[in-house]
Amino acid sequence: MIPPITVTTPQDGLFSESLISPDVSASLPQGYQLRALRRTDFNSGFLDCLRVLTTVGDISEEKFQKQYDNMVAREDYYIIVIEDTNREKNSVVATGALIVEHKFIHSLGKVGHIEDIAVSKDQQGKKLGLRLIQALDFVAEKIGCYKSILDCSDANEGFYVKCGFRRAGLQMAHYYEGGKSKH
Ligand SMILES: CC(=O)SCCNC(=O)CCNC(=O)[C@H](O)C(C)(C)COP(=O)(O)OP(=O)(O)OC[C@H]1O[C@@H](n2cnc3c(N)ncnc32)[C@H](O)[C@@H]1OP(=O)(O)O
Repeated sequence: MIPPITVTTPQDGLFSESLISPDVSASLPQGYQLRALRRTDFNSGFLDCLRVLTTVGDISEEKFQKQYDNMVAREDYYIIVIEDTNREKNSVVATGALIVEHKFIHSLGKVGHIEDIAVSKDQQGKKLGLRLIQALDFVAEKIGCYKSILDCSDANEGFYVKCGFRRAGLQMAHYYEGGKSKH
C-alpha cells in the first residue's frame, strides 16, 4: 500500500495547533499570538530571544532547518513562541520548550522537561514568561505527562514559584569537553 503523503506548508508548526491553549492565547496582550515554532523562524527574532538566555553560536539557516527537521522527526519537541504581530521585523518576542521523556516507571509514564524559557529584554515584565509556562503546562497535561520539571538559577526561583512550580531536589551536572555534536 502507498503511504499517505503529508503536505506541509511554511505555516505548519513543530506540533499541532490543537495543543495551543485557547485560554492562554486569550490572556496575551492585544496583537500578541502564541504558536508552535515554524521551519521559517530563522529570521523571526526566535534566535535573538534565545540570546537573552545564553550564546546561540553562528548557525546557518540550513543548519537551523536541519535541526528543526530532526525535532519534527523525533515528535517529542514542543517549542512555543509568542509573536507580536504589530511588529514587522523580529516579531517573535518570547519562546519556551517542552521536551518529553518516555519512562518505564509509572506505567510507561511521560515526564515533561521545560527548557530554554526566554523573553526579549524589552518585553520582560508583561507576563509573557508566565504565559509561556502556562502554555507548556497545557501541552504537557494534554499529551499525558505526569509531571514537568526544570532547572533554574536561584535568581529565577521566584518566577517559577509564581508559575506554580516548587523546589524539588537538587541539580547535578557533568559537562563533557567534546560535548558539541559533529552532526
Ligand atoms: C528552565 C529555564 O529555561 S531557566 C531560564 C529562564 N530564562 C532566563 O533567565 C532568561 C532571561 N529572563 C527572561 O527571559 C525572563 O525575565 C523570565 C523568563 C525569567 C521571566 O519572564 P517575564 O515575562 O519577564 O516574567 P513575567 O512578567 O511573566 O512574570 C510573572 C511573575 O513572576 C515575577 N518574576 C519575574 N521574574 C522574576 C524573578 N527573576 N524572580 C522573582 N519573580 C520574578 C514577576 O514579577 C511576576 O509576578 P506578579 O505576577 O506578582 O506580577
